[in-house]
Amino acid sequence: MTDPRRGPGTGLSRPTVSRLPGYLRALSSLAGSGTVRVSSAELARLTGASPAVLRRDLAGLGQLGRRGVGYPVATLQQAISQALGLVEDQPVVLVGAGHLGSALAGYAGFEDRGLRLCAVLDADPRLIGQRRGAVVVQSIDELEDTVTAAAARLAILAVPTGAAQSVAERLVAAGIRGLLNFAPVDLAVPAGVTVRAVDLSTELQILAFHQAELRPGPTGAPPSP
Ligand SMILES: NC(=O)c1ccc[n+]([C@@H]2O[C@H](COP(=O)([O-])OP(=O)(O)OC[C@H]3O[C@@H](n4cnc5c(N)ncnc54)[C@H](O)[C@@H]3O)[C@@H](O)[C@H]2O)c1
Repeated sequence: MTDPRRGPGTGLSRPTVSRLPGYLRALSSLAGSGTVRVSSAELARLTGASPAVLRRDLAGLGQLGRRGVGYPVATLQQAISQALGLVEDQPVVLVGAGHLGSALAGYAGFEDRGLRLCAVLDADPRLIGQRRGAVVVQSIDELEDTVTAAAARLAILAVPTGAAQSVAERLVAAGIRGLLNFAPVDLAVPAGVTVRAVDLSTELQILAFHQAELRPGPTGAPPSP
């Protein structure tokens, strides 16, 4: 039976995969400042990971570091990018050129991370032809042709709740295998398609919970569990 904690097509666990982008971000910054080697302790400090977890994560990528010498920054960047499938820029299709979609399309940081926004699609004819970031908004009618032409596997959904499921189904039928969903709705997708949901309200509610946990009770004592 397959282990559900394992990422698709890799021997890496999902928790490891979720930490790799953080390591890659820190390594890019180190490379940018001319650092050639980094110790596991330093990389752990930069990313907030525990050194033991970091060493275990990186051991899954092969024999990259040497005790007392550390990791070669460029080699480690390459190995992590390869594990994440980012060696060549991954085309990403964005659907929804409203407030959120426009802000995302204007974000310049995708390209540093092995991702390339290749198309923005919307159903509003007034938006078609307008520029969003480096691309021009296309009609949602062009969804299938655009996904096929770009050989895109990743898409971002920034459409209203009511449209999200049907747009997701069209994206999946066209070949999308990973969806980053901003609409506050649980998407039903077939096996083999991964959905990551981003919900700022949920994140804030979790923060509020932790704040409440830390707040003293009426007697000055911490609230009982
Ligand atoms: N996850 C978060 O933290 C977060 C934060 C803000 C907004 N949102 C969600 O993101 C989504 C977009 O929010 P927004 O503020 O940008 O809304 P918006 O109304 O400004 O933009 C939505 C865009 O989607 C387009 N659209 C509607 N139906 C479509 C369809 N079938 N195909 C293609 N395009 C379609 C509209 O024309 C519009 O341009 C909403 O679902 C909202 O709830 C999530």
